[in-house]
Amino acid sequence: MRSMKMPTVRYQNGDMVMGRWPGSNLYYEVKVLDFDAKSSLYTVIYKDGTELELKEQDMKNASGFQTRSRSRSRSPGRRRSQSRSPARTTRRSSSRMAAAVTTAAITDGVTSSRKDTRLKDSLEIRLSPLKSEAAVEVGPDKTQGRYNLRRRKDDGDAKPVETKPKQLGEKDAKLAAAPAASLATPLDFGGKIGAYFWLLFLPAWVLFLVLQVNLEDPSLTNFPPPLPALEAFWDAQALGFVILWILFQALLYILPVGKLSEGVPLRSGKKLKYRTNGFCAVAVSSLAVAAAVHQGVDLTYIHSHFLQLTAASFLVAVLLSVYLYVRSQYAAGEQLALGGSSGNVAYDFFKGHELNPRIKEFDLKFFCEMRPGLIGWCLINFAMALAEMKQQGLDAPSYSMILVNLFQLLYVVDGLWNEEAILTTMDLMHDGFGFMLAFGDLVWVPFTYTLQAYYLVSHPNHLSLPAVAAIVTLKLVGFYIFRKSNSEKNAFRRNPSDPKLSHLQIIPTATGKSLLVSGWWGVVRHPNYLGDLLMALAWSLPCGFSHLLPWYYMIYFIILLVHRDARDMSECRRKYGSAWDEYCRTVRYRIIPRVY
Ligand SMILES: NC(=O)C1=CN([C@@H]2O[C@H](COP(=O)(O)OP(=O)(O)OC[C@H]3O[C@@H](n4cnc5c(N)ncnc54)[C@H](OP(=O)(O)O)[C@@H]3O)[C@@H](O)[C@H]2O)C=CC1
Ligand SMILES: CC(C)CCC[C@@H](C)[C@H]1CC=C2C3=C(CC[C@@]21C)[C@@]1(C)CC[C@H](O)C(C)(C)[C@@H]1CC3
Repeated sequence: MRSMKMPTVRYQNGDMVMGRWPGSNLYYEVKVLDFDAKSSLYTVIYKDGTELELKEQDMKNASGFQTRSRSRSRSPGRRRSQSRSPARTTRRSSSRMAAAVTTAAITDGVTSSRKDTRLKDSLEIRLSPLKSEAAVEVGPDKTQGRYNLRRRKDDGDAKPVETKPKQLGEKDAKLAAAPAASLATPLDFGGKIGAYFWLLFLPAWVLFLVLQVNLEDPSLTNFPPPLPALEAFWDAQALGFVILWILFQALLYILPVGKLSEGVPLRSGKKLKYRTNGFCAVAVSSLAVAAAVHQGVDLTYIHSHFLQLTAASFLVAVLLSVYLYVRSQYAAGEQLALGGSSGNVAYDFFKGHELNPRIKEFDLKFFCEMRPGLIGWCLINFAMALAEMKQQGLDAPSYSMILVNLFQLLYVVDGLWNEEAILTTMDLMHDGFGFMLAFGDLVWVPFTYTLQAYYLVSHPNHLSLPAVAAIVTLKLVGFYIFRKSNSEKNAFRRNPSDPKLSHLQIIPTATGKSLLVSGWWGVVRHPNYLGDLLMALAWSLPCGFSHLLPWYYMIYFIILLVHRDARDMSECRRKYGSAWDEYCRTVRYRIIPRVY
């Protein structure tokens, strides 16, 4: 029953009231569009056009706010840039700010370092996503540490409100009681129809790759590869091995060794704890594999039963996805992912409905993303090196195989060594756990990321030493960019006042979180993707140019990262509003400087 105007409803359609900006203590003027009696949520529209559903407790009468005018900074620099940038800044005294923003002063596109900022007598704050002419204060308390935001001159009259900046870090996380559905993000991956497509296409694509790489001549001219009989997919022993491997990894995961790391605050404000003992898991797994080989276990079984192992893992991924979907139906609103709450079964099943499904302390998403598939990737690569030696009659693996093995091992071990950093990635923070990630983690990663090693088993590619040196250099450059940029963002998100990062410039946002705008994140908007792509190039080069197949990862990865970047852009635009626009104006390129 929508749009009911009942006397008990506090605000009426068309009322102008103050609405809390999600994830912050800031209130802006909003217009009430609708009220849903069933969910008790108001649909409101902010001045920047953002439409959200808010609870009554996140709305206040405009009369409860005290409005104050502020003098404007009139430096020539500002005036100049004001004509360029729609955002404005406000000026305030450093004493008032001392307890507040420990961070940046930004003068319309020109950001100054946080160190400098603290020394200045006056300070300027980047405007929030929304705009108001007059700054207003809320509540009776006008103590130190509050700050005002002022409207963008040319944009309407929403009134952002003072808040206690010290509280921003914690309180912004408490997205009040807004249920997931009230903030559901737009559908991606082609929406509901797209979900059906991906559910069919992704397994079919893996099947194609696995069959194609097995061909003597895996050229595209030999497409499609012959489809084996149905029985060829099933092997109970292969399923047994897959289950054993997952259980073994689960055992290593629950061992009470290694650090207990905290995730980023959830919408409820709660922080989950994760056992980040991934490096220990890969070390113990290596010892176990070495012991097995020493005992005469023939790992080339993995090469000869690749199809059956893939099918078994697929079965596990499907069963896991069904379990995840069913349990998500019983999860509380605050446990749901914003992106997987469309109400459409296929879409939510694919995208993932529950954000952090856990069985007691066992976090299923974290475990699947970081353990069986990722460590399994290295195991399969190693098995391919043994299979190459066997098939080609070699005493040692070829240079190409060694490079592919070492490069990808470095990538995985680095990911596990820095396991805590995964907690600030999109998958862990925003994406629900459903088919996409379950399949991605358990099938896609181990059985398609190993394609280069698989290819090399029967398609040797000789590399000269200078070629080896050039490829190693490329890998190291990519790795350096990848690691440094990921660590920089992770360290900043964990502790924005980390003295080691004090030289970095930032753009504060209305949510209380800031955006790095110098250092790696000032070069391009996704420096980590740039490093990752350079590494991907270094993984394909050892396979030569005879076939497209070993270049598959590179092509897929470009598509994946371009899409991920677009997804992240719209998510950040939604979260940070005009602060994000300002970031994009300052850092113009997405992944490759001056190119893209
Ligand atoms: N090998 C593979 O198959 C894949 C590898 N990867 C790699 O995983 C890593 C993680 O990637 P992914 O999770 O996609 O994305 P990111 O690690 O880049 O995380 C994006 C988030 O970082 C925050 N952020 C963005 N810009 C800034 C900024 N200027 N300052 C501070 N924070 C910022 C935002 O979150 P918020 O503001 O909410 O903190 C944003 O949502 C990457 O290195 C990527 O290359 C990713 C996918 C697949
Ligand atoms: C099936 C779909 C088309 C795509 C699924 C995508 C997933 C395979 C990837 C999404 C993000 C990932 C990350 C890693 C592996 C691939 C998936 C799961 C990662 C764990 C690899 C190791 C890195 O060091 C990392 C930074 C920890 C990666 C994080 C993202």
